Amino acid sequence: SGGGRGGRNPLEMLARAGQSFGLRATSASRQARERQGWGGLAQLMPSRFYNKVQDLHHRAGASTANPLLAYTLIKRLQSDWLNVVYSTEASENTQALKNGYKKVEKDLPLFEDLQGAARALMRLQDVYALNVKGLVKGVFQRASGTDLPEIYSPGQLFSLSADDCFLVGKVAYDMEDYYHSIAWLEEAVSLFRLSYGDWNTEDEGSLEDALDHLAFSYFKAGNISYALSLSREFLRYDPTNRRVARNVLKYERLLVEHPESATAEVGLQRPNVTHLQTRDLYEELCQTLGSQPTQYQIPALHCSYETNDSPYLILQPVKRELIRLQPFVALYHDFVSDLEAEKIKGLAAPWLQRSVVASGEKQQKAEYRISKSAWLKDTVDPVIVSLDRRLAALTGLNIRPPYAEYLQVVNYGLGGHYEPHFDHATVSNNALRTALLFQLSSVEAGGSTAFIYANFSVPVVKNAALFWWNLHRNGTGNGDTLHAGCPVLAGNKWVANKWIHEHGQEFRRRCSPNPED
Ligand SMILES: O=C(O)CCC(=O)C(=O)O
Ligand SMILES: [Fe+2]
Repeated sequence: SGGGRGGRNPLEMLARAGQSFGLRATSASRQARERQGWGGLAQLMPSRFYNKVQDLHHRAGASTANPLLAYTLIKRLQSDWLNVVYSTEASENTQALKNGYKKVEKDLPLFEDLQGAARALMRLQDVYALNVKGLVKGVFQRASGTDLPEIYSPGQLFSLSADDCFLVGKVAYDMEDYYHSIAWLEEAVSLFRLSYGDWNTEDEGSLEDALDHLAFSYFKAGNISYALSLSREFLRYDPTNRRVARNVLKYERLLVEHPESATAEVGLQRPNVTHLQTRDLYEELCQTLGSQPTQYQIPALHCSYETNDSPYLILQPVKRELIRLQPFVALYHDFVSDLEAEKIKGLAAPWLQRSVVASGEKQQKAEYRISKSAWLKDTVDPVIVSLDRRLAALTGLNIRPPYAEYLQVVNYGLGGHYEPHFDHATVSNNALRTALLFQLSSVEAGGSTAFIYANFSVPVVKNAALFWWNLHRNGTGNGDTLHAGCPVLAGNKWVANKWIHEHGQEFRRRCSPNPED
């Protein structure tokens, strides 16, 4: 990427700080000075000196008209600063900072985590059709063309910095995903332009870096005239960059050779994820509830108290809301208590690992399932035993191992999701007949469970258990059960899966030769 980051050198910063001191310390120039990177130096210098300088600059009416102030300003810039910056105290301070950092470094997120977080933002942008311009300002508004209301309104607006946007764009750029890199680098460039000359110690990128990446993204997307004007802008800031100068010549030549490309409309497409043929349907169901028939339309869809003729449930029947008949999907409200939910999350937390998916014989991480999960045996705590007992009573099924899986606790964080899939395909020789999804938390936005072909989604209802049959009564998979966990837009989603196998239920659930049953 382009070089020429301004102002990494503390002396350069001093020079700039001196220029901006000007002749009078008005409050506007004070603000400008505060953004000039004094903060970055604060950690390197004794706080006494820092406070002294800060105080001088903040003093109302401080003016170089006063010869004493003028003298000390010049002395400060020529001598004091050099002594401070090159003092043993400054190097001891940076050493202490570095040592402290080294101590916690192993517990800090990896670059892979940061990339994942950037991808999560892009996923939310896509699945919830969010407008990047708004998102950067902290507003979750829909991209134009949809008349859907704001999907999430945070209590407090939080906006992203130029460098925050740059990094998201850079992650997309490195994946050769110019659709996303353009959207995010556009924001980075606009914000860097606004603050040009102010340098933040913590920033990774600069206006030049953002222009460089954005120009190349536009070139790759076929918009050569825009790539050219961005590259020219780059050269205004960094005229000696030969690579970008060569690019300018190349773009100019291309425009002469293919003048039609200057005005060509560039229709940038979202990168196509081939394994997701149902993408549009899936995203629509994440944004809305889909086609939810009411009980008035289908009287069989009603709420009831269920005991399943089990003595165990007579005194405390389960509250069932029938959601669909084909495929059969029911929501059992208050199936777990708050206390049980907290207990289960607490038991699983130390064991959480990045979730995997079946890939042939192996299990591996996949971008289409982003969550952490842990398996809990019923021996770890009586809470699991009592949950199993209630489940067995309700379903009448044999849920002892090996006839059912252990409880799988799943935690979805930032942008966590599980794209459309079948559960029954995951264990080939011992199909998973039913799926039960216990909802151990609520979420602030997003995170619904969407049934793609059946065209509806169920929002997260805390403490409820979502139930469906994955298999027909004849033992074959029910293709209508294609389902997904939508990305969590705000909050932290906890669920627990219980999959009950086909084998072991022979005398408990009748089979049927009818492939429709
Ligand atoms: O989290 C969800 O809503 C769905 C989870 C799921 O389908 C699974 O874990 O297999
Ligand atoms: Fe699933």
